Amino acid sequence: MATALKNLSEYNSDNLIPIDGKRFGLVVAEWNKAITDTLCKGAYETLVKHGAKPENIERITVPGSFELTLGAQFLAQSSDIDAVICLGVVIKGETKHDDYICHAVAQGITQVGLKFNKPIIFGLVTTNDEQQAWDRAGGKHGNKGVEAAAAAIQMLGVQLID
Ligand SMILES: Nc1c(NC[C@H](O)[C@H](O)[C@H](O)CO)[nH]c(=O)[nH]c1=O
Ligand SMILES: CC(=O)[C@@H](O)COP(=O)(O)O
Repeated sequence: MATALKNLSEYNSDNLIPIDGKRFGLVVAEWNKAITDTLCKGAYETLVKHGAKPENIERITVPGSFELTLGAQFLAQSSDIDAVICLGVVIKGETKHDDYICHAVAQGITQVGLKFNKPIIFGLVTTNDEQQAWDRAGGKHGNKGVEAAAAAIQMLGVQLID
């Protein structure tokens, strides 16, 4: 389903587990900082809304989205972090540079999740222009940071059931 058909901030909170004892890592890219800060605010507020304690949410910043993978690994290797949320915005340029970044991040954070057996959430907004990015960061399509936080909580529930 395309984002246009789904508000990114809408999710079913009925089956989300209590997370008051869980610890979260947020990795936030500084490229397109105004937008990534908005994604981060959405993710942070969603975690707190569902019971995460502010002192249990650790935020680190990395230069660009390409560095999200290593940032995620820094956090994931800490035994007391239960889930990591990666937030970045890659806007298409004139060349294929954006493709290389997006594919590297998708593959990289997948590998980190499998290596540490923890949810590492792909909160990477990949758009053709800046307006599309704002549309997904508190604009007409909601906030992908909210969606990313909800996915992290949901994945912790999946782990518990298993
Ligand atoms: N163009 C974008 C970048 N580029 C920077 C890279 O992510 C990386 O920091 C650099 O290549 C050094 O390794 N990053 C974004 O997050 N968004 C972009 O649109
Ligand atoms: C990912 C980008 O948009 C940027 O870093 C590269 O832009 P360009 O392809 O115009 O060199």
